[in-house]
Amino acid sequence: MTAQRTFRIAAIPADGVGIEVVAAGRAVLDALATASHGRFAFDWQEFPWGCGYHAEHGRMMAEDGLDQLADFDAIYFGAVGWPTVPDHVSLWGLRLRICQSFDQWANVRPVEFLPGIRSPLRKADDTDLGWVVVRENSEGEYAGFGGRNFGGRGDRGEVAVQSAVFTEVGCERIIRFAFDLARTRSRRKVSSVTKSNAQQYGMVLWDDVFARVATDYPDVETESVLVDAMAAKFVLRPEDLSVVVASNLNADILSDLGSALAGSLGLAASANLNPERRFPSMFEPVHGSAPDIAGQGICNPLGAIGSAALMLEHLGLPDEAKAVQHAVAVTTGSGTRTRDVGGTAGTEDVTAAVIDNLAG
Ligand SMILES: NC(=O)C1=CN([C@@H]2O[C@H](COP(=O)(O)OP(=O)(O)OC[C@H]3O[C@@H](n4cnc5c(N)ncnc54)[C@H](O)[C@@H]3O)[C@@H](O)[C@H]2O)C=CC1
Ligand SMILES: CC(=O)C(=O)O
Ligand SMILES: [K+]
Ligand SMILES: [Mn+2]
Repeated sequence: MTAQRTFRIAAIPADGVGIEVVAAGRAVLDALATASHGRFAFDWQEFPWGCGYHAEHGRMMAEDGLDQLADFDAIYFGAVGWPTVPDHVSLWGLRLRICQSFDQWANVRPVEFLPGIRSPLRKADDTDLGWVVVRENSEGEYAGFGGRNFGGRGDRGEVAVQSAVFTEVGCERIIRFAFDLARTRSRRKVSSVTKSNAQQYGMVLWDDVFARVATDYPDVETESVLVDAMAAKFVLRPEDLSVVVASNLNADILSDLGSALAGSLGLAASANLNPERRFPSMFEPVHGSAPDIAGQGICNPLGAIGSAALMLEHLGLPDEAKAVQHAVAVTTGSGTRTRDVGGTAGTEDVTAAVIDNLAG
């Protein structure tokens, strides 16, 4: 039977637990497609890129890898990094290369509190919590400008410069994205995060753009919070958050904090979006390759499965996205959990439970 809609998805499991969680997410998506009785299908192509590929080819992805990816409907990514390759080489050679080249400038990272999972926040027991970190994903601190070995300082006097780049266009597009997202939520609020007291150029530009764009959204509440204070606020007043927009580095850190507060890094989903859809967007769990637990069948697949749900939404299947999110909540609520969230189930047990709960 030929499906009415076939989505071409590039799978890049890459390294460590990335391999396990991408297999999990694919199994969930394939189960959905089977249950759709020909309404839609996924045509997967898996790419063997990552640190293993680097050992053989001296590079993280094929030379024409971006061309190979360009025509897919989406990219489903695991995690990159292994002790055999310096982390800055593996990250820049694969994830950042794809994000930058495909102008995936909006990285959406929901912080979701699931039933049956204990948050380290006592407040979470009796307060409804949930917010979205919107991360600027194309410039800022990860623009990649700088250098080492500025000489002339003598023995052990090496100097390195790592510059952050903030453009008005880059700030404006991510801030507008955050405001548009806030309008879709019950709490219409955007919290902007910088460190503009200490970083007086780029981050003051960000603050200025935020203040200007905010005037176009009088129906959306706003606040500007310095990143150190926002870290504290994540812990002490998270009920006051809805959409949190921040630069590349600050949002990277805050989103790990958010997923830890929700119970585990293994739970958090993310979408690297090219909102103009000129290039494929990429969906991946927030976590890395977790070498400490990789290959044991114990990692949490829910961040990757949640990322698959974000991909479904992007592909125009919002009901299926909701079905996956619901199945995840039923699974955690019924006690099938990996070790990082206090359970004893393996990766495949949790994945099978999610698939079972899809039908329910
Ligand atoms: N987007 C990506 O591909 C990312 C890649 N990395 C890379 O990953 C490697 C490891 O980095 P780390 O800083 O250790 O961060 P990590 O996110 O891989 O691990 C941090 C901690 O969280 C745990 N954890 C992560 N994912 C989990 C899961 N699915 N289930 C249960 N527990 C999980 C790990 O066991 C570890 O204790 C490095 O090479 C780093 O560069 C790190 C972050 C993102
Ligand atoms: C690199 C990294 O930590 C991230 O994208 O979350
Ligand atoms: K990842
Ligand atoms: Mn990170």
